[in-house]
Amino acid sequence: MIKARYIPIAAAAALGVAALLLPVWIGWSWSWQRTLSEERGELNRVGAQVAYQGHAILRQAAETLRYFQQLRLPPCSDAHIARMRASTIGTRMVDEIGYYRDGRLACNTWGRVGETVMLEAAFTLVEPNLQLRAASFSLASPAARMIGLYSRGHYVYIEPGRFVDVPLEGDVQVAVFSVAGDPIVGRNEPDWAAARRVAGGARAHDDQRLFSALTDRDFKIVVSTPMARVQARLRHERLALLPLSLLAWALALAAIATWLGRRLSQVGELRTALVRGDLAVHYQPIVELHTGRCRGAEALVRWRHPSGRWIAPDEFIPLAERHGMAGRITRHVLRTVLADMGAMLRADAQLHIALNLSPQDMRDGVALDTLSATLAGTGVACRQIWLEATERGFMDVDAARLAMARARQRGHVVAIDDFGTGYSSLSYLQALPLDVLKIDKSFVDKIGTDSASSTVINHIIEMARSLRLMMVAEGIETQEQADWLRRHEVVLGQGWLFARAMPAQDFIAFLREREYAGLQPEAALSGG
Ligand SMILES: Nc1nc2c(ncn2[C@@H]2O[C@@H]3COP(=O)(O)O[C@H]4[C@@H](O)[C@H](n5cnc6c(=O)[nH]c(N)nc65)O[C@@H]4COP(=O)(O)O[C@H]3[C@H]2O)c(=O)[nH]1
Repeated sequence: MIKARYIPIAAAAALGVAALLLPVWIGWSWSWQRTLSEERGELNRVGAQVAYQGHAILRQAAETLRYFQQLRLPPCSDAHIARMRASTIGTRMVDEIGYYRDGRLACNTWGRVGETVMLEAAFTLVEPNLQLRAASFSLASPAARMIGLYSRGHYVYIEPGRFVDVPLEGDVQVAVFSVAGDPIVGRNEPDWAAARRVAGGARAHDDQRLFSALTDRDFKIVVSTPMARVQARLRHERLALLPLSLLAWALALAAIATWLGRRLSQVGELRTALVRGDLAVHYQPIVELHTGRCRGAEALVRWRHPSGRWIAPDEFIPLAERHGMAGRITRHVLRTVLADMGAMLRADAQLHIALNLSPQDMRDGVALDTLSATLAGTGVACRQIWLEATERGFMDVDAARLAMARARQRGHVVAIDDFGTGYSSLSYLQALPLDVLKIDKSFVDKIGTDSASSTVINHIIEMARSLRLMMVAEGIETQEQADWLRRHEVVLGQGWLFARAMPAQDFIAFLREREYAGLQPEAALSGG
């Protein structure tokens, strides 16, 4: 088993590794996402340029076709052919115009023809007020393949390359489809099958290429770049990130070192405090709720830190438990209580002091032996020393039962503290040799409120009564709470309504002052 003192070191080592790896991991995935999004941004820009170009072509083609529809000239007359030629020369994106009759090209920009032209595929492009049918044509030679846009007898031909005539990096590929998915034109020999998959919504990158797809009214445009280019950019990005990562590492390491240093020094300081006796014990009066008389006190340890600050037990007891010092603290408190209160306890046999036992005390039973040895011959009766164990102390039920049984045999009063905040149940309580049940402050706080948990205290009181346990209510702050508890036959109580925890001398003065008068609830005294 790992020794408790090594736990913070192991935790810090694990944290250190995590702190070193975390910035690397964050930087790694952040740079990858950033590179991807930047590359995609560039591909999107290319796609948008191609779309813009395509729409400009469609617009010019549509205007040309509309012009020839309105022209009332005999088809393939000299005047008609002359207009076709003039239009071709005067329209930047139209490369040729033709007139079709009975499925044959009758004439075009260059004169009368009368030949059959191969139609590769036809698809419809949408242009308001004009239905455009586009088709690929093979003219005399395959090299002269054109995109033709048709409307009522006339075709305008466009060089396919015009659709993708945008500035491009050498290895960027473009594939243009109609919205129906027919390929129109590509640049840099795109992988049509992959581009079609991406245009249909498939994943936007594979091992080979990163894709970006754009769909608008007339086109689906897929642009891609090789993954090798993305990787090269990523390497550059990560190199630029290196100083930042190193800085993050350095900061993380410094934070861990500071934390560890503080942690280890706090453990060391606590050890020294135990040796030097810098742990003080304060006493919080426990009063009889019916009479207001003080019947005893709970001993609460405090640490006077070298900085002058008082440290509350909630802060250092868990640390002491983790580092195996809880038993030493209990022994220190025991000795201090006997030194502080021995005379008072001998003088008043009804007076008691309640001590807190740690889970470690419950397990090893050393505290009990020390207590017996310390009490021997002092004249203080065992029943004047109450022992409080929290629910955490009952984790090992058998050890706890044994420790409590031994304590009761010797005459001590045994109490369960913070009852109801953990996992205790009636059956659990039945199994333990107990005398007193301390009702936790969290339940006392609910008295007089409408909250759903305000009734829990009734069940706790019922449970304690059925087990014949004496009850002590903790954390009483208002008169209303004290009255309610009294009406419900809770015998003893402690809380700021009566007094805060205070140094031994103050508690002795407090006891003397109220010995005969009975304690009246009043505002807090000093300490805490
Ligand atoms: N807000 C409010 N608080 C009130 C009121 N009345 C009492 N308290 C506080 O409630 C705590 C009661 O002690 P606990 O439940 O045994 O809870 C104790 C106990 O579990 C532990 N502890 C204290 N001394 C020792 C010790 O010597 N050994 C061990 N193992 N644990 C100790 O530390 C816990 C906290 O102790 P403290 O800080 O002294 O806090 C004390 C006390 O000052 C009130 O009316 N209002």
